[in-house]
Amino acid sequence: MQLNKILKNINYEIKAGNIKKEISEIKYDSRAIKTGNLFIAISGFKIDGHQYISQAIENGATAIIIEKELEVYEKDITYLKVENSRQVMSILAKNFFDNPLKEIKLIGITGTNGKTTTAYLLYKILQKYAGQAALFGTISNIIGSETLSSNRTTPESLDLYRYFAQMKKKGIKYGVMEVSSHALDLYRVESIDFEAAIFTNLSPEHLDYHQSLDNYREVKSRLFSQLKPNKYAIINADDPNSEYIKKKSEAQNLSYSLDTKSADLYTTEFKLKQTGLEYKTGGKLVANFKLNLGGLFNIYNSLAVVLTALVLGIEKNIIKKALADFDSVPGRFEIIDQGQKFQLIVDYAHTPDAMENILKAALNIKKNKLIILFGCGGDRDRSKRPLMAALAEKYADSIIISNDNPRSESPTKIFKEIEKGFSSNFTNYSIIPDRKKGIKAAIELAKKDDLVLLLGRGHEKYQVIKERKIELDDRQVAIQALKDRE
Ligand SMILES: CC(=O)N[C@H]1[C@@H](OP(=O)(O)OP(=O)(O)OC[C@H]2O[C@@H](n3ccc(=O)[nH]c3=O)[C@H](O)[C@@H]2O)O[C@H](CO)[C@@H](O)[C@@H]1O[C@H](C)C(=O)N[C@@H](C)C(=O)N[C@H](CCC(=O)O)C(=O)O
Ligand SMILES: Nc1ncnc2c1ncn2[C@@H]1O[C@H](COP(=O)(O)OP(=O)(O)OP(=O)(O)O)[C@@H](O)[C@H]1O
Ligand SMILES: N[C@H](CCC[C@H](N)C(=O)O)C(=O)O
Ligand SMILES: [Mg+2]
Repeated sequence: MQLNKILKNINYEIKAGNIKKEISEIKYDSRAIKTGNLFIAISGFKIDGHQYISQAIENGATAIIIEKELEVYEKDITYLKVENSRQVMSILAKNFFDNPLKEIKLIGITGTNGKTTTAYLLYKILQKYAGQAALFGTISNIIGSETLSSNRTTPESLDLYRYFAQMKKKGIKYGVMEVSSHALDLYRVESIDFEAAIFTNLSPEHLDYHQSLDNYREVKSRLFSQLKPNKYAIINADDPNSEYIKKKSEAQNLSYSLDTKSADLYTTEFKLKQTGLEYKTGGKLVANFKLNLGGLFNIYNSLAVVLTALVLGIEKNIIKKALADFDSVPGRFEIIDQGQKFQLIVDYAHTPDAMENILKAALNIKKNKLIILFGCGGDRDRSKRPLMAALAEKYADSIIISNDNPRSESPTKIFKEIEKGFSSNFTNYSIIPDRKKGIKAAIELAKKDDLVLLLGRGHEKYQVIKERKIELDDRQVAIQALKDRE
């Protein structure tokens, strides 16, 4: 595509060269550049992409987007200076791929907890309704019959538009996407026209990055302030931040609730069962729903999804059937049943709020003692650590603390910060750093009718310790430990 066309709606200053040239592709990593590409130099947190401009040119880049002045501008290369490279990347991508979203309805989901679960539930309905759909999120990126692995919750804008172009090519009309706070702050979804946006909930998380809860909330609300007036905001009315989110949105605001009759969709009754849940709704839709998922929080996730499906014009029976047929989300309340005499659940709770929710759900289904294993990720919000310990002390009968993903931090230091959350005289816990050994110990502790909860890593297949990435899947380790115990 001609560079001048790719630059539509962008403010830039031509530092050198001309904009009448053909661009074969756009890249933000110099290592991936090929002949005729446009390279976007980003001043990152760790690395300054501007340092790699000469490498990009060597690899064939003919045009460069910069957000800083350079000392030398090479001959025959076009240099365009912009205010913010990441922000511009989102518009460049939209232009380059001829905005595939013109023909696609995309639903964005944000909130501290429940994004992945809600996305999977909605994906299932969309798939049933439209035959094929797409999903972008923490566990994987799915485009119709193709499943790609995912490294982050929300990909970079350029990668997103590449996926949207694939959707268009395959004739996929509906997609659902988790939108993380990092993505909103780093302009990954900046130019996207969402058909609807869902707000699940908000509690302290990623404060290492956002510095304060107010900043975090403001960033989350951007998904709603960017909605066009004829689009939909689907908001959890029971979250204390719902009014704030509503005020930021000029779209059609709709709410769901477990107890407010003034919400657009609410439950009139619900039952939490051993292996699932049932509820009746009032408001926009009067109907009964059954799900195989456990936990009160999953009523919230599914209410959000039902309300979204309704505004998309999907019939009640399709919604009900899709939810009833839904098995589970990998690593979320995932029941491991090898015929053992106790219950075993793997869950991704890695925030205090998620942990409290899963522990309450556990109390509801446990028949005897509750054994939990958890840890806290390194290079992530440290304020979560003592809070998670306090919750463990409050709800569990036995506690094992073990490594999550220590990343660059010292595991011992992480454990010390976790321990600070226990009462001063509390000693009823053990620290087993090696996660495999920890899981084995938790399973060996379990007696008939106990409930073992392995928390924090859910679907994760690798553990990150310093620079090393080690294969480790809680579910596989648990299954092996159950076999060894026999
Ligand atoms: C804080 C954050 O989000 N950082 C992201 C950011 O990193 P950065 O700004 O540090 O990038 P950098 O590594 O300094 O590189 C700067 C630029 O130089 C380029 N470069 C680099 C080397 C080279 O040889 N040539 C070159 O051109 C890079 O491609 C990049 O464009 O941009 C990078 C490129 O896109 C991302 O990989 C990186 O995600 C890191 C790995 C990360 O851990 N992100 C997490 C915190 C994250 O995004 N999490 C959220 C939320 C999770 C949730 O709660 O669900 C998520 O959406 O996953
Ligand atoms: N609506 C909810 N409210 C509170 N906690 C929830 C909710 N839904 C799920 N959880 C808990 O949070 C954990 C993470 O859920 P999920 O993966 O769906 O959230 P997420 O927002 O995608 O998380 P992440 O940002 O880490 O990707 C679950 O394993 C469960 O313990
Ligand atoms: N999306 C979250 C996942 C955390 C999962 C937990 N296992 C950890 O490593 O802290 C993050 O990157 O903060
Ligand atoms: Mg997620």
